[in-house]
Amino acid sequence: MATVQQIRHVQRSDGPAAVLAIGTANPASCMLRNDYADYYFRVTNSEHHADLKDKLKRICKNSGIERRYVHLDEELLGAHPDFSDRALLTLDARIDMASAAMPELAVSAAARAIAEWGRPAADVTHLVFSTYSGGKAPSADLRLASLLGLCPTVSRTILSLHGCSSGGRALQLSKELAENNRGARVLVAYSEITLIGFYGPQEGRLDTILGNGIFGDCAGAIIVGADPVDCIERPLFEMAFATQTTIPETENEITTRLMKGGLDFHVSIRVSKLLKSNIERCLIDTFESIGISAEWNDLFWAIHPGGRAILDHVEQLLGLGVEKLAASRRVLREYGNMSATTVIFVLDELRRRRARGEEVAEWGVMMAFGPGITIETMVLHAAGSLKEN
Ligand SMILES: CCCCCCCCCCCCCCCCCC(=O)SCCNC(=O)CCNC(=O)[C@H](O)C(C)(C)COP(=O)(O)OP(=O)(O)OC[C@H]1O[C@@H](n2cnc3c(N)ncnc32)[C@H](O)[C@@H]1OP(=O)(O)O
Repeated sequence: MATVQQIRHVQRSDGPAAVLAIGTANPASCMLRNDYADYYFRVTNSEHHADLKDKLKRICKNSGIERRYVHLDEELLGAHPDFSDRALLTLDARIDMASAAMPELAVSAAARAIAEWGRPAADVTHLVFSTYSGGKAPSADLRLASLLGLCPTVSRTILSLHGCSSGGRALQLSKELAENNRGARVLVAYSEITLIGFYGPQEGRLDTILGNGIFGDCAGAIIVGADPVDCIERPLFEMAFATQTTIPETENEITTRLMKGGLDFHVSIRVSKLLKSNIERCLIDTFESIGISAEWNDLFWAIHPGGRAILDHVEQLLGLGVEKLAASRRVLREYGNMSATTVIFVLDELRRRRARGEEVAEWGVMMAFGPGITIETMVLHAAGSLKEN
């Protein structure tokens, strides 16, 4: 009879979990920075809120965002004008619409990741699905599994309402799954659709203005596994170590809550400064835990670009060279804040830069922030085969 220790030993992988492939997707409707305030106040019949329109214009101007993509375009909103009024009972309709749209978008991203991975979809053993846009079961993860042709035995987990920090949470979970289940291949899929929290402007609800200035829709997918199969699987980033930290007494600074009229969210004006005061301690603790002494400018950085001010503060605090956050800034500029999925786009951007021959450090850090305030940190090692992609 085998012992529990022996059984456990056999289940564990030999090597660390690694990102084996990345795919991304966005809806077709593109919103340009200079047009958005006019568009938003027109389609929500809110031209009388001139002060709020001016504030949205200021946020758009300073956001560092050029364009964003959305599912809820003018035509769809025309069929659901009640979405503009947060007092109306629209949660059911929003969940129905998001539940149909999320897997459709996620399947595009996942199909790209699976094609790059080079193995059949049926080889996926675990699915981790992350979103803030859901609210029912069975959920978008089951529909995604069916659209991709995953096996009925695939082990599914949903991460809901973690907001932007789920970019790190879902990846840490995939690392644990891959390293503790020999041969496991985890598909981590994200789908973020803002229609769940889209409202017209209202006095006293500045979060709505901020949200309309920075958020956008997308899907992302990553395949994670340990002990890559020779000649088929090519690791992009090895996942060396991951931590989660909560900043004490900040539970009211970033919040999300499902209400009868949709997702209510709040992002306090203090968020970027709170992150600035806590990020370096978090990084030092993380690197000390694994006995690495790191010079911040010797690393590559995949920081969640939650807002331009957050990137500015991190860059200034850590004394980073301007090129260090270039991938985060490009993703922010081209797509906006896409919640948890944004750091997946940043990893994709980093590997593209490296594949083009641009210098990317060997070791790096991914950081994501969300309700809590939660800071997710993962130390990554860029695997050697990047230039071949
Ligand atoms: C296309 C479709 C879109 C549809 C949208 C629908 C939305 C649904 C989305 C649901 C998503 C829910 C997910 C929640 C999870 C969040 C996790 C995170 O990323 S957490 C997110 C992490 N991200 C952040 O925390 C954003 C960090 N902040 C920034 O990056 C910048 O402050 C900035 C870009 C917003 C403005 O640039 P900056 O250089 O500062 O420029 P200025 O100094 O000139 O200020 C201009 C105006 O902005 C004001 N204002 C500022 N902040 C806030 C606020 N929080 N609150 C309110 N207002 C704010 C400020 O008071 C000023 O007003 P005024 O004096 O002119 O009247």
